[in-house]
Amino acid sequence: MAVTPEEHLSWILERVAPTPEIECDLRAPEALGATVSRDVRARYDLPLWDNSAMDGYAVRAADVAGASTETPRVLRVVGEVAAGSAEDPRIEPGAAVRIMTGAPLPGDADAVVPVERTRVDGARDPSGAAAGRSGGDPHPWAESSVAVLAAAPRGANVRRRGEDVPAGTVLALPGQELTAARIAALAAAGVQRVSVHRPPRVAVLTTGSELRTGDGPLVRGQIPESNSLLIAGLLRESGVAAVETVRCPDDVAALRERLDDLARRCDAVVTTGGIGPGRHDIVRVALADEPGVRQVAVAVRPGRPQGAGRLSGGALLLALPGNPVSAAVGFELFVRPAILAMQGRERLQRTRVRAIAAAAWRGAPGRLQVLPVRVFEDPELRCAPVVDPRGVSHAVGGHGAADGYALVDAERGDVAAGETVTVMLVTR
Ligand SMILES: Nc1nc2c(c(=O)[nH]1)N[C@H]1C(S)=C(S)[C@@H](COP(=O)(O)OP(=O)(O)OC[C@H]3O[C@@H](n4cnc5c(N)ncnc54)[C@H](O)[C@@H]3O)O[C@H]1N2
Ligand code: MOO
Repeated sequence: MAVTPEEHLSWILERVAPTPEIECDLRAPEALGATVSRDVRARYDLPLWDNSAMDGYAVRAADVAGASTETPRVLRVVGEVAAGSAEDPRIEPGAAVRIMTGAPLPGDADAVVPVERTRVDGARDPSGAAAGRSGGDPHPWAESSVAVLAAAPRGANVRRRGEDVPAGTVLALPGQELTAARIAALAAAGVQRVSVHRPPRVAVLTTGSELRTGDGPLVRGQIPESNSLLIAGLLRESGVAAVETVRCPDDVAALRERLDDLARRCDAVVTTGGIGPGRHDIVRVALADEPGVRQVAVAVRPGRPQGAGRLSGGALLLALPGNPVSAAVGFELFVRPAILAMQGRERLQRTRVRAIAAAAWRGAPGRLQVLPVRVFEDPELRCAPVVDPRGVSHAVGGHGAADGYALVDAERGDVAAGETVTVMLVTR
């Protein structure tokens, strides 16, 4: 009797132990993709102080009330603050200070007039700058006096201290991924280091005497090894670098030795191949001696034979079929969620969208069909198989173009062109 994919995943997740917490510097390369293990709060108000949203003049709003092109208000320019400046120049009534985007707003100012709303007042400006837009510079800056051509109410073009995020706000919660945006938010708020789950140490073990990795000529029966690249790459896309990739010929004793060694040193071992009923399917044979591991048929197509559990050496084992697309599907349904759960990740599932089937295909009655598709907009979201739906598991070439997998429930049957299906996206 086959188990459902949901049941198999739950069985695996019950056996997952989260990795310990470690401190991680936000600027270290391993921060990206790590999973936060404790609340992280903003140390600073964001913005840190009131500052200018525009290049222009910091003014007292009352001084420029009613200003217009016809009735400009002329102000004395008494200084300048650039981004990074610690200056807080006094601004008496009738005065203004040149200010650049991001620079702290002087304490006496309550508004900023953008430079485009000003004119250099040539008659009063001893710097000699001509009035108006001159000299090829569309927005000349006044040295000593500026004519303001528009009113700026209190707060105009001012970014208030703490208006984005006040200090103390929780910016990251346990289980959340350190994405580029989240890392930037934390760094901006003064955070240097965060607690994350240590990335699991995961080994990839491929089996098969037919597999070759060099670029030498292949004799009949040999094929290039590709599953280790697939699995290690998918792991990397899940935030984990495979610590080791091991190849094993179809020899049970050799496999047991490698499994025992990896089980002691790793948090998880992912194998591909050798799990079918064939005479040389050594993973099936070796795992039969492991009491914590179960081998089941899962009601999914492709990816039916699966093994999972805890090896006596300690590591979590996830045994995938050798057919490359079956291995990829098994990774998505079982390995990726397990690896994310080991990191304490709150969200284990890929993003799912609804898309219109651009072609008809035969379903897989009684099994969840997981069909590699490309996804495109025309103008709505559509999906089309990238492999022949009648023979998916070995179709490693076509699979390379997949953006995701159409998920067709066991009860649904065939899919007609124009029907809507659920697609699990695998591209970021
Ligand atoms: N009599 C039966 N035969 C098969 C059954 C079955 O129920 N009864 N199930 C089929 C299904 S479904 C699958 S899936 C496969 C499971 O096969 P294995 O896990 O034992 O995989 P292998 O036999 O080792 O390899 C299958 C296929 O994939 C190629 N392969 C394997 N590893 C790699 C690799 N690292 N890189 C590239 N290609 C790889 C291998 O050469 C084979 O072509 O069993 C069916 N048979
Ligand atoms: O279930 Mo196998 O994985 O169909 O090819």
